[in-house]
Amino acid sequence: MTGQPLDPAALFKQQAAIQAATLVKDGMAVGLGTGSTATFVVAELGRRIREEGLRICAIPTSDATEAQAREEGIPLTSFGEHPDLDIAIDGADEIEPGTLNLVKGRGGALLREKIVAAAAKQLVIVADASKYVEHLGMLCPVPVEVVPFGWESAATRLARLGAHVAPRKHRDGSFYLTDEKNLIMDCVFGPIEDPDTLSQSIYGIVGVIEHGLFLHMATQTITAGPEGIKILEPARKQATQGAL
Ligand SMILES: O=C(CO)[C@H](O)[C@H](O)COP(=O)(O)O
Repeated sequence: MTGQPLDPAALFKQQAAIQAATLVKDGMAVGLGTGSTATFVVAELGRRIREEGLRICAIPTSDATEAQAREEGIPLTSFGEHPDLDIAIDGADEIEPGTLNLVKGRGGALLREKIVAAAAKQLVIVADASKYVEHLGMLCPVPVEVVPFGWESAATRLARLGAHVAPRKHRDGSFYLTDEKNLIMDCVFGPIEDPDTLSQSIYGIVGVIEHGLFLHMATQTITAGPEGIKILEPARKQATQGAL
């Protein structure tokens, strides 16, 4: 990507993205995330394809990422060809450092992102260091994707779980629609003490397609900030590695 000089937050995102892109090797099937940080990953993979002859194929998590991947000349594939992906690299809105549990979906791509994440052997999260939180829910609402039919009923049930619920809208007041043509309910729960139980409760609401709690999925986070690049893996994994 060329043009304007990057502001510090964007520079950190780019640093994390470039570091994560080094994990992508010849022959890999790669999940491409969505959002401003994932954009840098897609750009770096495009550069490596052009300049280093990297050979990969990829599945994008949104129409926007698909358009960028095509511009960058990244060959695209399908789950028919690759039901399992070697790696997915994506951004996040919140990261709990101890567990690497995440909130994702501020960009509205959470459904495809979770499908891609679930299919990937490694889910690497890239972000600037501002995304760390003590508890999920502290910085951002948890987005919940619901089918348009009966959304008010699903919204009421989400509120009964303790959330302040707002259907996501455009500035002109029209409903935001995901790439899958569903609605997003932005749910402010405040700090979430037990995300696993909350996840199950949300899945129990008829009409809910997916939510933005990505639990026990990330295998690594790569963040960049004023103190440099930080790489984390889930605590249990680190302990196992240390014991070997
Ligand atoms: O989940 C996402 C989109 O649905 C993004 O990955 C998340 O919102 C982070 O975005 P950014 O890198 O722009 O901060």
